[in-house]
Amino acid sequence: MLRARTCWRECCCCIAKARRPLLQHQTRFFASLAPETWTRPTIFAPATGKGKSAIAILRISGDDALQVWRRMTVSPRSRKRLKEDPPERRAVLRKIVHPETDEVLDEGVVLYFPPHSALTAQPTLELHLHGSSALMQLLLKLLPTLSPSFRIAEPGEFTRLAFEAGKMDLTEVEGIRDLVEADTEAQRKLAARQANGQMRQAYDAMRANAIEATALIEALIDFGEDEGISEGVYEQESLMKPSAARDKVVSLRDRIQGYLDDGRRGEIIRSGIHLAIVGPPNAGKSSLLNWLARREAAIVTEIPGTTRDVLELSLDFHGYPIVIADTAGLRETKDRVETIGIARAVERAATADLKLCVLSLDQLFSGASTSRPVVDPLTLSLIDSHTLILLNKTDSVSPTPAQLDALRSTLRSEGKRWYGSEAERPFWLVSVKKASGLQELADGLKEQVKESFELSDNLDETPIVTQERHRRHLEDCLASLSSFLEIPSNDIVDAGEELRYAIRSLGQITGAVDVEEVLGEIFAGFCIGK
Ligand SMILES: Nc1nc2c(ncn2[C@@H]2O[C@H](COP(=O)(O)OP(=O)(O)OP(=O)(O)O)[C@@H](O)[C@H]2O)c(=O)[nH]1
Ligand SMILES: [K+]
Ligand SMILES: [Mg+2]
Repeated sequence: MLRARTCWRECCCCIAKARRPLLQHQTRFFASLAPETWTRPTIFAPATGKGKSAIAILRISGDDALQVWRRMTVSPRSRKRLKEDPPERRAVLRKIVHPETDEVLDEGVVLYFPPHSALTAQPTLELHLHGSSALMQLLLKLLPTLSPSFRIAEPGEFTRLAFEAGKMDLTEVEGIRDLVEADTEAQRKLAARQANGQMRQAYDAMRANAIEATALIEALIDFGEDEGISEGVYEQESLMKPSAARDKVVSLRDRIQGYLDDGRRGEIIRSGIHLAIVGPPNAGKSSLLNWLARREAAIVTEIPGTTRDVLELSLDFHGYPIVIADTAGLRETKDRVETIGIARAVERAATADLKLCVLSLDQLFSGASTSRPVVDPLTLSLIDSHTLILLNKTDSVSPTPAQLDALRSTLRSEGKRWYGSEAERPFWLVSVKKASGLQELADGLKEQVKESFELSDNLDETPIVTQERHRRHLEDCLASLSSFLEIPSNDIVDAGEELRYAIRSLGQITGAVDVEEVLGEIFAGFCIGK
């Protein structure tokens, strides 16, 4: 019971009180090793895109940043170089000059951020110039002539400095990267919420809960170590504390379980909603893809088995990122190439978030008895509650209500449920060729997408798991919390150990504890200058 305790207290409790003291401590430690020989680089990079533009911004951050101000800028009227530092966080108009020849290169706005207000926590200068690529190239060549400490920034290095200075946590860093990458409104909304710290707050709160539970257990270990305490008091304490800790852990476990059971909404919006068009050959799948894409993206012919490979394209569908895949028609075949295509179609359907199953009316009701529709078993096997069923070619066959009822009962007798199967109109009747019924289909699809992926304005309901990385750490945390709950309440040391793992997993999401191995991966996703 009274096993020696490792010194984890400094780690988790301190971090709960102040953000990132460990990292700051490490930074101070390394800085103290050899301050006179250890010079930090002054990094620079264009903060705006390549090519011609109205304005281009060059960002410089590091201890030598002010050299640029002193040696490459002059007052627009007097043409004098100034000895004193630029005003803090105020735009000043300056002429930008060549450091050796004094040639005027441009006129622009200079902004200076001292370390305490710079995101990088280092002196930072921004030059807002005319957007000429020749000018930018020249400046990128001139800066390293000012001092050997100057070097071009690596991708994401400015943001990495902000993270290391404790001005952002990892979820915010990832949010900013996703915001830059966002193509649609849903992606923008999700990324913005992450970038502005909403997820950090949620994870910090969870971590604080776990730390509170640990403190209750921890107090008990301290209590046990204190030899002056009488038996009776200890018994009483040991009964109360573990149950309070248990309650906290149970509620935290349920909360995390709730986040994990979100249908992967956050991750799907981030990577795109995958929609697969499936069905038998010649049903009109490729024709439908072309209609959705508003261009002739796929080959359409009257030959069954035209599409072989999976053909994929991305669309902004009412603000949602959708990746549509047209697939090979499903049927029994001896053709080797087609067989591979069909296997790919089935595979794609299995991983799709939504499916559009296209059936052709002339194939469905072509049998001798028109009341018994024929759906091939492979197509049937792919129909599930995330599938919209389209009956195509209403221009050549118009089904009777009895035929539609027969189709519905055939599918139901196979135990099938599909999107809208309980509704009054379980099928979308369309003619892709004549573009009829397609608007209704698009509305139905929009409804289904909204139902599954809409981001609520209620912050509590917003998906919090936006990345596989977060999911992994949450699952680890959940496993530790569950182990904690299985440990008998008198085994306080082991119980404390499990909570320590849980705290660590949560800390890895925000970067409060060692994350060196994921940093490279995260920052490599940035562009240079960010
Ligand atoms: N009458 C009629 N013909 C259509 C309609 N939609 C598609 N077709 C025709 O049906 C044939 C097959 O269309 P595709 O789009 O190639 O069908 P698919 O499902 O992609 O076929 P595979 O790639 O072979 O699996 C073509 O001749 C189309 O012009 C429709 O609404 N009405
Ligand atoms: K075809
Ligand atoms: Mg096709």
